[in-house]
Amino acid sequence: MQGIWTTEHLRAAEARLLAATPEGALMQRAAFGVAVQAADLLAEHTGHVVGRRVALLVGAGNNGGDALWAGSFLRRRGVAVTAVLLNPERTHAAGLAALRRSGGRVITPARASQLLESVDLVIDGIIGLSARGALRGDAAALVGHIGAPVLAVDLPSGVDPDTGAVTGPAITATRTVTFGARKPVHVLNPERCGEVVLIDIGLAPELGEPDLRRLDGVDIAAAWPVPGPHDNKYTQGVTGVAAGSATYPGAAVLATGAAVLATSGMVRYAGPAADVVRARWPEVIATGSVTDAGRVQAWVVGPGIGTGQEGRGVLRQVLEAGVPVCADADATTLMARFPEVLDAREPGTPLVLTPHAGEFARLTGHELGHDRVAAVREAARKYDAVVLLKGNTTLVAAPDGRVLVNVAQGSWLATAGSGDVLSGLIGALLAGGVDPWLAAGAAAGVHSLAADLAARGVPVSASGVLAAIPDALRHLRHPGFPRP
Ligand SMILES: NC(=O)C1=CN([C@@H]2O[C@H](COP(=O)(O)OP(=O)(O)OC[C@H]3O[C@@H](n4cnc5c(N)ncnc54)[C@H](OP(=O)(O)O)[C@@H]3O)[C@@H](O)[C@H]2O)[C@@H](O)CC1
Ligand SMILES: Nc1ncnc2c1ncn2[C@@H]1O[C@H](COP(=O)(O)OP(=O)(O)O)[C@@H](O)[C@H]1O
Ligand SMILES: [K+]
Repeated sequence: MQGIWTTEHLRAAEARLLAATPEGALMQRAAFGVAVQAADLLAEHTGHVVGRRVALLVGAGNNGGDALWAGSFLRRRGVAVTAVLLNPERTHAAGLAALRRSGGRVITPARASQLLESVDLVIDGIIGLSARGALRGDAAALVGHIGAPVLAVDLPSGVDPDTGAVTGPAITATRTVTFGARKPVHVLNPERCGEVVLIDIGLAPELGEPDLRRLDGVDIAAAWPVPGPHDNKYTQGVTGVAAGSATYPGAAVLATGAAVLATSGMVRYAGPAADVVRARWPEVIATGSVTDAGRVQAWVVGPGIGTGQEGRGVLRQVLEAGVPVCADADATTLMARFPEVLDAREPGTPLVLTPHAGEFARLTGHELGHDRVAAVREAARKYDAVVLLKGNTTLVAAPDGRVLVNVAQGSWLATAGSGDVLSGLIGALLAGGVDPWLAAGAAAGVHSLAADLAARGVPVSASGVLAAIPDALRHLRHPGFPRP
């Protein structure tokens, strides 16, 4: 599992490390990492390092210091380096001296626009951990002149370190080099960061509990239930799916199918699309209503059930069942319309809510602001539920404040019906007894991996994502096969 720390917690950890390290040592470790990545990007984009031209955008603090030291290291590799000092009076003195000693040039922002249009690489050392708001002044004006790949130092300047929010001019990086620990911006706004490279500066022993977590493939593989020699179809947990309608049977087919493919064991379907589900998934025990469904160890409820009285009745029945529930799509809207339906839930019974941004706003009564993490944490606490907030970066909050992050590699999941597939995956894991927070996070990981495997660079339907679930699981259980 990867940890991610907010600036507040990093500051404290860095202060402890700084106190125990010779002056300047941390910055040199960081800057050396920047220089290595800069040389790598130059080679990748131009085929050479020696003789290539690099511009440093240098702000008022240590982020600029990192860039200046990196520039001095790049000089030793034969790179032509020019620093643009955005705040000359507050430029990092030792870094500037190092760059000058190495033969680097220094210019003012007024002369920088042409330089930025003609260099081979720009190193963004404008602001790092102390960033507040979008870029201002000269930095804001220069961003539009950048024509080369950008290597961001610690984070792309102008993007909020803790929320990833962009409220005005900001850097879009090709690659970001960060130090000691990943920061929220790296997972909350991957689009602005590009590829993120983490440099070890010795911070690990100083870091406490992470603020956000990201599951690795091995974590997902370890959490995913697989049958043992003494298992049978019942012992692994039976998943119930209450989804779809006669007019819209697709949601039922997709959610049920995902549950069928996610785990071994058994899946029951309850609802008006029983015939269609049976025809598509003959292994499913399909009935017309939740009352007739028989026993299950978890329910998936919501996709396609409608937002009227009928849907409300189904949701109530499922919540009354006393087993873990994944409530998706229409179930979320029903909870917003008829909040009293939640009274049917036995306190303490696991509940996973899976809203997209619109459903989240409907459920909580307010739009998602810039701080998605704070919003999803608050909702998880309020509903005493695991809340999975969908998007390119999916957040999964537990009522105790823990947050998992899943960053999709591509955006192929932005297709109708893909959410139904996710709810089926979560339901199957809940039925298998997986902790609800981990279940939602692991399901999100398999879901996005299945999309990448199915798409391979071209659009894919929700049915395609569904069909790739076995490949995704195979990939996680036997890394390297098949390749995404
Ligand atoms: N500590 C460590 O262990 C290590 C730290 N390291 C490095 O230090 C970095 C943190 O450095 P830092 O704290 O000196 O501040 P930094 O982020 O450079 O900001 C500089 C100034 O920018 C300004 N500013 C703010 N917002 C702005 C805006 N929107 N637009 C324009 N300007 C804005 C603001 O000044 P103000 O506006 O308050 O006058 C602020 O003081 C960290 O990210 C990493 O790279 C590494 O060397 C490894 C070891
Ligand atoms: N741009 C995107 N990049 C990656 N994943 C996305 C993107 N947009 C949506 N998704 C994912 O696709 C799924 C869509 O679910 P949902 O909005 O419920 O769609 P539907 O109701 O059509 O099934 C979610 O898992 C969400 O995280
Ligand atoms: K930066």
